[in-house]
Amino acid sequence: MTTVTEHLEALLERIVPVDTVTVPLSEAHGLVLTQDVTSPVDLPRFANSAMDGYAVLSSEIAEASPESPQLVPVRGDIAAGDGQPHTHRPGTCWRILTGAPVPEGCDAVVRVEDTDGNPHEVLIKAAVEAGANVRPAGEDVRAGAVILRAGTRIGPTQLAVLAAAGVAQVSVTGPVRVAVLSSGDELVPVGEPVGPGQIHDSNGPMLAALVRAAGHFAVHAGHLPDDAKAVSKEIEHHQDYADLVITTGGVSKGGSYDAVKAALTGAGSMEFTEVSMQPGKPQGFGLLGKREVPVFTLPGNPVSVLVSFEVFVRPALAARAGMRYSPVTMPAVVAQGWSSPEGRQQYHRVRLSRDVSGSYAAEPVSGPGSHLVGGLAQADGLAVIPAEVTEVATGSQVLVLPLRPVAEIEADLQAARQDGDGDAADGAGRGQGAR
Ligand SMILES: Nc1nc2c(c(=O)[nH]1)N[C@H]1C(S)=C(S)[C@@H](COP(=O)(O)OP(=O)(O)OC[C@H]3O[C@@H](n4cnc5c(N)ncnc54)[C@H](O)[C@@H]3O)O[C@H]1N2
Ligand code: MOO
Repeated sequence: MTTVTEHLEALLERIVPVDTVTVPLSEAHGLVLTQDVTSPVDLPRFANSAMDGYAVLSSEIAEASPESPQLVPVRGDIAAGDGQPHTHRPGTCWRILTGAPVPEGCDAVVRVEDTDGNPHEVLIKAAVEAGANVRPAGEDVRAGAVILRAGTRIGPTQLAVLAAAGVAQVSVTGPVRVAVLSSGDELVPVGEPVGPGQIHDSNGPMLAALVRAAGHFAVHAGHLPDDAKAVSKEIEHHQDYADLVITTGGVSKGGSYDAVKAALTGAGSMEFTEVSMQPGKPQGFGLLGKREVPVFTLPGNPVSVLVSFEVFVRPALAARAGMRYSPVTMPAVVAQGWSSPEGRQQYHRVRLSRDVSGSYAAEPVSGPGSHLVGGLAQADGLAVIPAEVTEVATGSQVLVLPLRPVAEIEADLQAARQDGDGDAADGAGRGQGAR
């Protein structure tokens, strides 16, 4: 059998980023820059006030103090957005608002708190240094300077600097459009009645959500029947527009009933592999069609789908999007041991809590069966158990791949702790609270 690492490395070698496109900033969130971006302007664009107050020439009020305030005529107001070319006239000042352009010839702003606030003739009660409360042009970014490097993923703060600099469109990789296809004659979309022997499709909605949560575009394109010809035709259609295709089901040893495997064996560079992992053993991957679209054929069991996505598809999607990616695992102490199959890397569903030392403690959720979707929904993460380990001992340390944002796991643990504290104090004895 192929190891997890071998399979992952082999498929990542064949994944190239999707084409570069130019998109307006409104569509750039989450995409990766393919070129350095330089700022066409200084930031701040012009010298402006950092405070509500009075714009002055500092040398003219050098003697002002609380004991001997200085009376200065006010020439008018300058609000943020004021485009008039205001200038300083000796012996006077301007009332100015935060963000408003500092008039030519003024070199500082006295805060309103250090004055009597009069709009016509102000009593200034403090001297200021030249430059005080003025945000100089180009202090943050110089025109022509690189503000973001190629390879940067555009998040909220990167959007902010691009918008501030007036960069209205950017060259990026992607977006990555993913077609999700469930297979199996037993499947019925949720919302429709199931007949005898049928089940609702849960892999389709889960995969589409996983793709979207990873920051890509997903179309749940429907169901493939247990018919190899129909499967081939449908997948050929998606090869024309999708940047990545994920199917679930129909890849084990059921012969013609495993229609995905039957249809795609020998197509493009498709290879069907048994990977030494549990769950997720039957894997298929290859590039199909003129556009060499990466196609993942995942096994049908819901937990196998989830694990296969986390281990193989998530890194591949990142590579397709031009992103760097490395999984983050959390160390945890095993609260209650379990066994693991010999020679297979196990991904065991666990729920996390805190032990007395404050470390994460991992306890198994439901059994190891890869059909147990109810237990899957209770899991905080997957404990990764190396292939050579057959007994995961209570008290040993494991690495856990989180399945939920760590901030949400933390918030639940904190709430459980608070419930626990309350129980101890009021003696109600409700145990560990809602979780
Ligand atoms: N003789 C053998 N049988 C099986 C083997 C084996 O090595 N020898 N491997 C087992 C393992 S491991 C897995 S995993 C599954 C993989 O099977 P398939 O990929 O062919 O998947 P299906 O048979 O189509 O479905 C498996 C299971 O999952 C349910 N399913 C499928 N699609 C969905 C969906 N979209 N939503 C919810 N549930 C779904 C399906 O009804 C089956 O119960 O093969 C084992 N068999
Ligand atoms: O390896 Mo299967 O993928 O147990 O569920």
